[in-house]
Amino acid sequence: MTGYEAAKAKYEALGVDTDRAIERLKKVPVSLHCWQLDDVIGFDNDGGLTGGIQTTGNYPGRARTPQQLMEDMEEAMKLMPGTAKLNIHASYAIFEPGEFADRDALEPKHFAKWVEFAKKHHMGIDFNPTFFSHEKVKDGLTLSSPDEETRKFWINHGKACIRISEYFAKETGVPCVMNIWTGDGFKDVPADRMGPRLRCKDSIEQILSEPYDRNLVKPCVESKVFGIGVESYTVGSAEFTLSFAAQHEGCMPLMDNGHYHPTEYVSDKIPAMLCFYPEFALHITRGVRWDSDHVLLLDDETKEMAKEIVRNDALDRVYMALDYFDASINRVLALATGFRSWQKALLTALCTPNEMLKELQDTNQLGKLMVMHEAVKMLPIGEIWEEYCRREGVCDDLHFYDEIERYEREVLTKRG
Ligand SMILES: C[C@H](O)[C@H](O)[C@@H](O)C(=O)CO
Ligand SMILES: [Mn+2]
Repeated sequence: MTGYEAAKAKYEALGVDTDRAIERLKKVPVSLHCWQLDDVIGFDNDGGLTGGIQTTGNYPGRARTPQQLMEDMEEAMKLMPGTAKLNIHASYAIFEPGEFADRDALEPKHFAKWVEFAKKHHMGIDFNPTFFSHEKVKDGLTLSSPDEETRKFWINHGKACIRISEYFAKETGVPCVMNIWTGDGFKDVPADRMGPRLRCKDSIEQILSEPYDRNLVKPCVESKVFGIGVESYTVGSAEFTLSFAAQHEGCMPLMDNGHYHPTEYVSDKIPAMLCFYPEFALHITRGVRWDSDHVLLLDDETKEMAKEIVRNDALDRVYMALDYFDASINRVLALATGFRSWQKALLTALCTPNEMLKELQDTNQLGKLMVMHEAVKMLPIGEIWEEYCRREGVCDDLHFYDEIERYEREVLTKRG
């Protein structure tokens, strides 16, 4: 009997079919963020990353060209089991030599090479207007700016991104989730909290008034409680984005688990949202004390989030995207490690005897529930993970770093 067969039998005794779990997981799309590979810099500006987020570290080998970024993503994907969807920002537009279009004038053709890449790897594409790292962010504000010219510029950027999102969906045959996040806010106590929110509401409404096919483009709004330099107030707070999505059919909320007070848990918000929203989106990250965007690991909250999606049968209702960026370690390793961690969390959730545990809760057998929760933690999930990796043709955890080292030696260290 192989290790997998022995492990499978243990799960079977609890009513869990591990083969079925593996088959299900293979088909769950998870959005893979290109911005881990170049420290969220992009190709359309040379001013560096600004606007409420920051990367730290200077590990050698950062992707500096579209070719390098795609090469690194291909390398990361070789190390990842499961189905990845490409997630790009507008700042990753690819221009021909001598060509340039500002953010309000971006066109589908500036993303044709991304479509080519996605088709080559049978991936859908998700998209994000980039409301940061740009000279037209005025006094830290974009969609909520009191300066009408500034606000118009960013509204037009949003509209351009709707058109590009629809192009992605048509080309790939997969709906495109288009996420609106701005770092708009104030460092210190504002004199007017409502005015910026009313302007932002109007701006997003104008963006969404751009004609598009709702089956192809899935807009969403991402909240955040604070950012670097906007510690006192953010326009796009949780209440603002949730209310906006509730009132605008077809617009989803997006919860990033780094964007709440450290004592709030997105795992607890997921089932609450499922009671009201047919669909919503997640950014999955790891905050260390704050929105630090460390590489996702298989920690308790990561597992708990996956569990809430799986046990509520919501894998088709929650759009899952990764969002972290660490510049202090090998970036290919960072991208692939986070993806693998989320796969492990989903696999663990799919191999949990959820029905049996729920029954214990519903029949008030709470002591037994506690004991069974602890027993489930000791099940041999590592064997199931290894089998999943084997079936997907990717290396197990113990051989993962060997390939990272080879790529670093042969490719990353040779970059100028
Ligand atoms: C680059 C992303 O869009 C960005 O991380 C945003 O989603 C966010 O989470 C900002 O903190
Ligand atoms: Mn995010």
